[in-house]
Amino acid sequence: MAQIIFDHVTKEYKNEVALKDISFTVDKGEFVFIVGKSGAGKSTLLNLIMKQEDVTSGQIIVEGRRLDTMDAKRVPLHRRRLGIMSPEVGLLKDRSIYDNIRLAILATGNADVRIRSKVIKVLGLVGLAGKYHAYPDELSGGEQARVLLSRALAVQPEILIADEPTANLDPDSAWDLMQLFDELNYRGMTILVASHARELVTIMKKRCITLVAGRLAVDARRSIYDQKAMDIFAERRILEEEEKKSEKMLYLPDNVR
Ligand SMILES: Nc1ncnc2c1ncn2[C@@H]1O[C@H](COP(=O)(O)OP(=O)(O)OP(=O)(O)O)[C@@H](O)[C@H]1O
Repeated sequence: MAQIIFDHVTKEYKNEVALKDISFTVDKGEFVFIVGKSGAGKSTLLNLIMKQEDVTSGQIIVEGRRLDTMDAKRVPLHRRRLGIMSPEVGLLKDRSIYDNIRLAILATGNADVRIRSKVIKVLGLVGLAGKYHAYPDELSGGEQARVLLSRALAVQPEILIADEPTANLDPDSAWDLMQLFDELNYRGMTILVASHARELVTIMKKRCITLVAGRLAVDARRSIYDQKAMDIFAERRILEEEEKKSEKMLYLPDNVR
């Protein structure tokens, strides 16, 4: 059974349709890029999975649990099963790296006495075990990104969700991070990454779900960042809209046209 199911999902804000009639499934152990231009709906899609937002219509099921009918009390538990790397949840600057990760583990309700070895272990996964005493500002951008990944991994997630994780990283650090994602995926973790890092997505050759103005334009396996497909889909949509408008005009009385 699919681990994530989107079934005709639409998300509207007041004056904005952020996602329109999106359907796809993700199996356990898949690596999926969500790509698209700025405003295409990538973050909205990830926020819906994290239940930081609710769908307007349609249904999302994560690991067999329907999110629309999920009891509010269960939402924290749902989020704890996800490893989340989001620009909105940065590192605490006045806390050491060790504390940043320890607090993430404690927030899950895990008061294990071996917490120190756990922190060192997850930092080790991203090659930063030696930096646990450092503060965020003492690390490079690439190292900070790896700490964010390590914090996401601290909850031992089934699914890792990363929203633009390579934004603001130099090419080498971005590539290192992608390699870490690939390694985690190789070990069986499901990975969802929203990105407009065109070259990286193309090199990785993973499944790409391409959004254009909130619509699912392409869903292709072993894909490149397909700018051409995006443009074709966008043009087609504009033509469709124009056709619809002119069809409406045909039925309007002359004095209203
Ligand atoms: N809280 C909100 N209230 C109103 N509109 C919103 C909200 N969040 C997103 N939107 C709108 O929904 C659309 C999709 O936004 P979203 O942030 O999902 O795009 P994105 O593809 O992640 O963009 P970016 O790459 O710039 O982060 C945009 O038009 C945006 O303005």
